[in-house]
Amino acid sequence: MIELEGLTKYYGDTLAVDHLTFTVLTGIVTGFLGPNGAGKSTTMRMMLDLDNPTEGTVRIDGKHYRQLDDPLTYVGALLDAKAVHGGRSAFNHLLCLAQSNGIPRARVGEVLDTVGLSSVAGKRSKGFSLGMSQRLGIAAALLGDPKILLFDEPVNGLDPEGIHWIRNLMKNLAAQGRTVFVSSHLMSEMALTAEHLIVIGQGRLIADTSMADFIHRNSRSYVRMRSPEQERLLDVLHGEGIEAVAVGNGSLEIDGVPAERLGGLAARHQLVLHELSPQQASLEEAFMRLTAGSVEYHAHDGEPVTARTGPPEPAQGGWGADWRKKGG
Ligand SMILES: Nc1ncnc2c1ncn2[C@@H]1O[C@H](COP(=O)(O)OP(=O)(O)OP(=O)(O)O)[C@@H](O)[C@H]1O
Repeated sequence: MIELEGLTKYYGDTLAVDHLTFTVLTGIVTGFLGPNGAGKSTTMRMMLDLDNPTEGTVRIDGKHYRQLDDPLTYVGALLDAKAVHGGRSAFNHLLCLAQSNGIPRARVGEVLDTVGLSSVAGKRSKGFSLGMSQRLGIAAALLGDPKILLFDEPVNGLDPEGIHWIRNLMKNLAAQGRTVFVSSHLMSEMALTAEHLIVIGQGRLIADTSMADFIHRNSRSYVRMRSPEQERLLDVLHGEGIEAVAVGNGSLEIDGVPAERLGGLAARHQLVLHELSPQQASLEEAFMRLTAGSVEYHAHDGEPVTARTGPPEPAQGGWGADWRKKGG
């Protein structure tokens, strides 16, 4: 497992990572989420000893990265897909890595096959699309058959088939008992991939939670009803002790009551309905609310403006509890 303790990084006056303490467990995919500029890449670079922490430590199975024997066979990482020698073919790029790390040549063909690049193995990587470069970066991460894998925004540039593929790859790697730590700024993507979530904003830990718990807290199910006789519908609902919230465009939102019961009620009172639909609130919205105070840039009248307005509030266990305020 990977353990971070008080990990902190300043770049000049910029505090990129602010006393991060968390543990990444083995055998599951852990999603590392945060808005742009939250400090995800900086944290991952420090995990790999590519950047020195200003304070704090990272331990990999109890050791510092530089104390690992044959690090490529211990930790595989994809940080920047375009950081390859463009003049080399995909095969030669991987072969150089293999040879300098004591990894058998046969492994190169295997990983090229795994990532679906065998047919372009002899082509120079400078001609690769971003999606192909991501696949090459993933091949390099897998080369040493490592127990721990770090992926920084691996779905960037991938088409839907590629996204589906990498999702399954990460889950399979975790199911084989490996530690898989993957960063993203897309909650919806992580919801389909990760079992555990670490959320940061402005370098600080905002949440460390299982995905199931996050979904449980934030997936609000409700029913939307719309009727040309809204007043009468409200009277009927209130008469049954059902609370409804008017959300504009003539719609009502009702929590905790099945659509079947609401439809039956409307029928019994001969109410015309234009809509009766079960709804699921999006996890992306919950994530945006959670990190709202910590996004580095907000769109404002079409102009990006710096909006670092103090630290985000730590999660108090009831994130998203304010959803009702949204619609009134
Ligand atoms: N080498 C550097 N020199 C100076 N500032 C840096 C450097 N690297 C990162 N930063 C700053 O540190 C902060 C965190 O950046 P980082 O790239 O780690 O965030 P991120 O969460 O990975 O963002 P993104 O999702 O946009 O990649 C940002 O304010 C960034 O501008």
